[in-house]
Amino acid sequence: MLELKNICFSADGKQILKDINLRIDDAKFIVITGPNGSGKSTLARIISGILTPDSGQILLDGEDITALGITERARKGISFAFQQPVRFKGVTVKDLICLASGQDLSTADACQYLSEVGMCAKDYIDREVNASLSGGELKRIEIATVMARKTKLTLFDEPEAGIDLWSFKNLIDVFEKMHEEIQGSIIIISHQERILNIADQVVLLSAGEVKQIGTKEDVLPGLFGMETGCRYFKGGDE
Ligand SMILES: Nc1ncnc2c1ncn2[C@@H]1O[C@H](COP(=O)(O)OP(=O)(O)OP(=O)(O)O)[C@@H](O)[C@H]1O
Repeated sequence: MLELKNICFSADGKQILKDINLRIDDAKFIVITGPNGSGKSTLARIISGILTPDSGQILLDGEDITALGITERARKGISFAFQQPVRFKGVTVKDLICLASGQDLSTADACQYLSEVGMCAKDYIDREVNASLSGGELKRIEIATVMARKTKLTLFDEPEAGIDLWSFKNLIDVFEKMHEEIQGSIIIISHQERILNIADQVVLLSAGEVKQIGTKEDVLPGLFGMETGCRYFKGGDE
């Protein structure tokens, strides 16, 4: 179980997260949503250890991990799917998947992860992870490596960005399968209703605060009725 207690975070004199309290039980599928700029990515970076909160506590199964960095948190079972995989010269797609799984996988086993994200595995498995891969391909490889890690908590920040509609349908299947198989928690930052549809719980952030936690049915009406805070959007001439 992951617990966030009274998390506050500021940057450049601006308070971005205000007193966030959140409990994520094991084996839950959580989607964090909210308007642009509400603090979702910042919160994901705080959970993964890329950013350290100014105050508050993060507990993983009761252990205080607030001061731990991204590598130590990864060792404790928190995976963060970056927008794209980390690239090293000469490292192939298969190397990345083996590294993530912590095993010397057979080509067939490594290919399985690529197939699950809708890639024709034999065309990609021996390719170097470099700029010759398209943005969508890199993104899917990153998702495949995160799946291979099988950690107890996996975080995805807008996994749908740069993924075409056909692959998006696959992605939803991948998340559902991952949820079933790993029995870990999955936290997804997303604006996509189809991802919200498969969540056990939706967390609505607004202006750096948790506005609501509930089912999609509870939370969505509030999201669409939300003030943007921008007068131009309200059709004003002010
Ligand atoms: N290092 C920083 N310095 C100043 N402001 C920042 C910094 N990082 C984030 N912000 C601001 O904090 C707010 C929250 O940013 P964040 O990226 O967490 O939002 P988000 O909810 O993920 O947005 P989006 O839906 O657009 O991806 C934004 O107004 C952003 O401009």
